[in-house]
Amino acid sequence: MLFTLHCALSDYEVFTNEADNVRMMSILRTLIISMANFIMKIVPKMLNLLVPRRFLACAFSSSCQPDLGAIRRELDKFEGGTVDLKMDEQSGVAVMTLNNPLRLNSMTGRMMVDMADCITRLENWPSGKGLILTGTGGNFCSGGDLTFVRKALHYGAEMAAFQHDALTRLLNLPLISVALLQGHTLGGGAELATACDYRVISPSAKVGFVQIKMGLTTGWGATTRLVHLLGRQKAISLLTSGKVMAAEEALNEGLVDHVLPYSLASSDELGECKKWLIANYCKHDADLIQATKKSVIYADLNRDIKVSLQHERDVFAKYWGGPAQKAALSANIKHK
Ligand SMILES: CCCC(=O)SCCNC(=O)CCNC(=O)[C@H](O)C(C)(C)COP(=O)(O)OP(=O)(O)OC[C@H]1O[C@@H](n2cnc3c(N)ncnc32)[C@H](O)[C@@H]1OP(=O)(O)O
Repeated sequence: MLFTLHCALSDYEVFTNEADNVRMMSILRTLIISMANFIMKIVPKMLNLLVPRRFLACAFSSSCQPDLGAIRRELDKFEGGTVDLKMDEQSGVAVMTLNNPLRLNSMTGRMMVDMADCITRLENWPSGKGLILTGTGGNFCSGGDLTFVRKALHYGAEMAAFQHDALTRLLNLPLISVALLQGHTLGGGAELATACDYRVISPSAKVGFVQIKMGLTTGWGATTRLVHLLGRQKAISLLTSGKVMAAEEALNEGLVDHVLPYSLASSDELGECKKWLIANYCKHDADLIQATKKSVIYADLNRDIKVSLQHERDVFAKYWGGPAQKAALSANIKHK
C-alpha cells in the first residue's frame, strides 16, 4: 500500500502535460482501489479490538450456541416478581401467572428464569391439555421491567437468547395455550402474548408493540412469530407504528382471537377464558390433543411436505385401531 502511494506521487510530479492525463487517471484509480482495500482490511480488525469478542461472536456467528445456563445465573440476579404455575389435573388446564403487580407485571430477570422453569414443568405434563398465560391484578404485562432494563443495558443479546429459547419452548408445548390480555399488554408483554397459540382479550384491555417508541426492536422473538401469525404487511404495520390498540381493533387486525363479551372482575375473566379454552380446544383426550399439537408443530417446522406427511402418517397409525377409536366407534356418535 505504502509502496503504491509512493510510486503514484512520484509519477504525478513527472506527468505534467495533457497527453499524460490518461495515465495519471489510471494511477489515481490504482491508488483509490489500494486505499479501499486497505480500509476493508483494517476496519474489521479495529472493530474486533473495540467491541468485546463475546458480543461479536454471538451477534454475528450463525453457529454461536449461547450458554443458557450462564445467562440464567446472570438473569436470576435481577430480582423482583415471580411467575407462578398451577396445574389442574382435573381439567388438564394449567394457569401460569405473571406476578409483579406493583409494576404492572413487567418482567424482571428473575421472572424470566421462573417462566423458563414453569415451561420445563409443562413440557413434562402428560395429562395436560391447555395453558392460560395471565397476569395478576388485572394487567397482563407492561413489558420489560424498566428497573431491570436500566441495569441490564449491557446484557441485551444474552437476555434475548434466553427469552428466544424459553418462548419457543412455550410456543411448542404440546398443550393448547392462550394468553388472557387484561389491562395493559405492552412491548415485551405483547411479545409474550404471541408465544401462545391464541389470545383472548378483555373488552377494556389494550395491546401494543411499543418497542419502537422505546428505541428498540423486538427482543423476545415477536417479529418472527408475527410474520407467521399475520403475514409481512400486518407485522410491519404493528411493529413500525407502535400503536396501542383497543380490544376490537386488535381483533380486526387478527392479533387476538376472541374478545370477552363483558368486562368482569379479573378472576372472573380468567374463569371465562378457561371456559372458552376448554369448549373450543380441550374437550378431548389429553393424549390425542398432545399428539395433534405435536403434529402441527412438526408440520410447521418441517415445511418439506413429504417429511411432514410421513410424520402425520406415523402418528395416525399409532391411534388407528386403538382403544379411543374403538370406544368412539361403539358410541355411534352423530356429529350434529
Ligand atoms: C425487552 C423489553 C422491551 C419492552 O418491553 S419496551 C416497553 C417497556 N414498557 C414500557 O415502557 C411501559 C411503561 N409504562 C407505561 O407506559 C405506563 O405505566 C402504563 C403501562 C401505560 C400504565 O399507565 P398507568 O395506568 O397510568 O399506571 P402507572 O404509569 O402509574 O404505573 C403503575 C406503576 O407501574 C410502574 N410500571 C409500569 N410499567 C412498568 C415497567 N414496564 N417497568 C417498571 N415499572 C413499570 C409505574 O412506574 C408505576 O409505578 P409507581 O406507582 O410510579 O411506583
